[in-house]
Amino acid sequence: MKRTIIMMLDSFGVGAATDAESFGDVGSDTFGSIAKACAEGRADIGREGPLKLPNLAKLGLALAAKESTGAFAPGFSDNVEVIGAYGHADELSTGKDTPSGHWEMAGVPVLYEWGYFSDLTNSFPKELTDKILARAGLDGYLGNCHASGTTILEELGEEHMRTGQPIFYTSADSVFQIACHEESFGLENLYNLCIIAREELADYNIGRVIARAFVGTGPSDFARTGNRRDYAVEPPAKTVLDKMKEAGGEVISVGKIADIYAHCGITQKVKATGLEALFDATLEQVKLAGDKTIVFTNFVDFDSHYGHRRDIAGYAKALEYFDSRLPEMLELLSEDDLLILTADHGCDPSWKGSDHTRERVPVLAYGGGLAAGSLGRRNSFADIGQSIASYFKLEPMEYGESFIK
Ligand SMILES: O=P(O)(O)O[C@H]1O[C@H](CO)[C@@H](O)[C@H]1O
Ligand SMILES: [Mn+2]
Ligand SMILES: [Mn+2]
Repeated sequence: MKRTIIMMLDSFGVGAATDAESFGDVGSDTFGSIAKACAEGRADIGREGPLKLPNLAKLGLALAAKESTGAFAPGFSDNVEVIGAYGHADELSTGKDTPSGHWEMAGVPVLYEWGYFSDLTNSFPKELTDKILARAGLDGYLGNCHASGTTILEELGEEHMRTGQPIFYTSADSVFQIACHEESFGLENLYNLCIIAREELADYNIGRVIARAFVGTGPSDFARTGNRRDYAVEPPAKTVLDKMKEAGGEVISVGKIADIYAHCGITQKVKATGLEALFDATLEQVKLAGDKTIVFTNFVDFDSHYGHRRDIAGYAKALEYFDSRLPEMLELLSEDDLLILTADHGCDPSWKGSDHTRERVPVLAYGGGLAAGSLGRRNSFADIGQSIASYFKLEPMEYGESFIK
C-alpha cells in the first residue's frame, strides 16, 4: 500500500534562509530560539526545562537543524539513533507566506511578486474599501492598518460590536483580513463580506482574504474561533495534489490545507481545530486511507497561537505535545508508506514584531524505501512535491529534485 502523510508544522523553521537578509531576518531561527530559551529556563510556563523532542530527533530534526545553522540547537546532539532521512530546504518563492510555502512544497513555487499593503497605517486604498462597503451595505469599517490579530481585537473589538463595522487589517503577508464577531455581526455575514472582498481584490494580486471570526463580550475574553476561513487565489500551476487527483488518487485535507490550495487537487476535506483534534483527525484518516492516498495536515497552531503571538513557552509546549504523539503515527505506517514532516516558513517567537521569518524548513522523510541519513540542503521546498510525484509515479513536476528514486 502506497500512501504519503504530510505533517505540516506551520512556521516551524530551522534557521535563517540563505536570502534572509532581504527580509530583515538574518539570525532568525524558530526551532533554535525556542530550544535556547528552554535551555536557559526562559520557557517554564506550563512546561519545564530543556526542549524535549525525542521522536522528532529520531526522525532527524536535530541533525537537519544543525546542517542548516552549523550548530546543534541547545539541548540537542547527535546522541540519538536516527531512523529517517533528514534535510533542510531553502525557499524559491518570493514571499515568506503560507500559500507560497505550501504551493512550493507541492511543486509550484511562487516566482512572481504578490501584492502587499505595505503602509503600516492607512493601509488600504479608499477606492477599494468604498467598493467593498457599498456592495456589503456597510457604512464604514475599523482598522485600516498592520496589526496582530489578537491585539486589534482588544483595541477595536468593542467598537466593532457597538457600530457593526468590520475590522480590516493586514500584515507583512499578502493578506486582507476581516475580523468580525460571530454573533453580533454573524458568521455568514462575515463569510459573505470576505467573498465580496476577494472579488474586489482581483486587481491587487493579494494572496488571501482571511475571515477572522471571534466571540466574547470584551477585551478580556475576546477569542478567535475555529471558524477562520481563508479565501486564497488558485496556485499558478498544477500542484502534485492536482496531479494525484487527476491520476485517480485520493488527497485528503485535514485542517486548513484545502483552503490554502483554494480547494484545488483535494478529494476530501476534514475539519478539526486545535493541535490535539488535528492530530486525532490525521491518525483517523491514516487508519481509513487506502492505496494511492495523500493525507495532508496543516498544524496551524504553532504559527497562529504561538509564533505570531511571540509565545516561546507556548510554542515549546505545543512541540513537546506533538512529539509525544508521533509514536502513534509511526505505529500506523506500513513499510511502503512515506511520512513527511516539514514547515512552510518560520515565525520565530523570539523575533521582533509579529510576522513570519524567512527561514529554511526541515524536510524529515521516513519510510517509502528511503535509507536513514542526510538529504543535505535542498534548494527548494519543491523537492518535496517532486519526491511525492516520483513516489506515486506521477508525471514529474517542473520544479524540484526528487530524493526518492
Ligand atoms: O496576527 P494574525 O491575525 O494571527 O495574522 C497572521 O496570520 C496571517 C495569516 O497566516 C498572517 O498574515 C498574520 O497576519
Ligand atoms: Mn503558515
Ligand atoms: Mn502565519
